[in-house]
Amino acid sequence: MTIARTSPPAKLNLFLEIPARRDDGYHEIDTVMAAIDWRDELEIESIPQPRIELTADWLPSVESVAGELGLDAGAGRVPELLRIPTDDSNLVVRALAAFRASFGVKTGFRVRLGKRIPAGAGMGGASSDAAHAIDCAAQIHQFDNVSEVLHGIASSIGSDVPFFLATADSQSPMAAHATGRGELLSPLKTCPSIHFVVAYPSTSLSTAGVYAQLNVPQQPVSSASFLQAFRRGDRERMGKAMMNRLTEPALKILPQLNELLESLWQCGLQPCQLTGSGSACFGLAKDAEQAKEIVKRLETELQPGVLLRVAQTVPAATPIEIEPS
Ligand SMILES: C[C@@](CO)(OP(=O)(O)O)[C@H](O)COP(=O)(O)OP(=O)(O)OC[C@H]1O[C@@H](n2ccc(N)nc2=O)[C@H](O)[C@@H]1O
Ligand SMILES: Nc1ncnc2c1ncn2[C@@H]1O[C@H](COP(=O)(O)OP(=O)(O)O)[C@@H](O)[C@H]1O
Repeated sequence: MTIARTSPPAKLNLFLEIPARRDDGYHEIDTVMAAIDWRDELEIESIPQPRIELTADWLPSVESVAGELGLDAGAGRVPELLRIPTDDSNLVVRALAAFRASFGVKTGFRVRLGKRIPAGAGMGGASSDAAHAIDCAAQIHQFDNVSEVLHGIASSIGSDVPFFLATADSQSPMAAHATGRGELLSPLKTCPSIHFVVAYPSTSLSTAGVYAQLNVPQQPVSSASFLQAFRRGDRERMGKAMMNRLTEPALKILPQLNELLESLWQCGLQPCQLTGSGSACFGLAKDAEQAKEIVKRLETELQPGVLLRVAQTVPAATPIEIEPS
């Protein structure tokens, strides 16, 4: 049976304002998201049985990721923080189930998920896996012109999923301005090459929990200045206009994040902020060299306990490799 392989990227919210609370339990958001080259690995195989099987493992190994985070992964034990659900609470399983139902597909899928993107970090790992899974499934079944149905499935799975579907699908750079609850997308035609240092502090935050702590601003800040600077590739003005309205509510739940932000700032990463609802923080580096040097310095200061990576915006969609049966 056919196999599809791809590498779902994480995202950073470079700008995130929340203009209003809605009556349906969601918030209106005004955000600029960029995909970054911190990626999971996804392999999807079509199988004759009418079910979805999923296995998930950390890359390069659970011991190595646990070691960086200062967690014990001895004797085959997976620390709580690194447990990835393999039942229908995994967004990949939910998305593929919705795919089968929407298209009346009788056969099933076997999924192998290689995780690198921390969960509950505000980096959208699960959403990206889900979006890429349905894109792979459409390619396996050779369904053409189905982007509207896929978009419908994506937004039913989560507000951030359509962004990753757009990045899976398109030839344009992988950044977008998102509004509504996150599902209304205007892809950005240019995306400057930006280097970041991203830091995940070995604690996850629940998106719903952080939104619940938010006080919606009386005078929301518009994304217009940030978007203008982003389109021009003006790093300095971009830096001045970056913001994340969810920082304050996330800090109410996890005040220690302030120390991590302070450490990034002290190394010369300016500005630095949370991505999405956290818990990962990132700072804008001047270039790849500065980002690498700062990661090296922070590794000695902060590890074990914090996952640190240099990340970069990605210029084009990740190809899906199809291996015919
Ligand atoms: C905060 C953001 C910023 O990009 O990212 P993450 O931190 O999750 O990565 C997103 O808005 C998260 O999107 P996503 O993670 O897909 O959220 P969903 O599964 O749709 O919703 C989870 C819960 O978050 C809250 N929620 C989510 C989106 C939104 N626009 N308003 C909300 O209030 C709701 O309480 C909802 O029940
Ligand atoms: N494919 C997946 N990979 C990782 N976590 C997943 C996946 N599917 C569901 N989850 C669950 O989703 C939650 C967070 O999802 P994720 O998208 O990584 O976080 P965030 O919303 O912070 O971007 C975690 O609690 C995790 O258990």
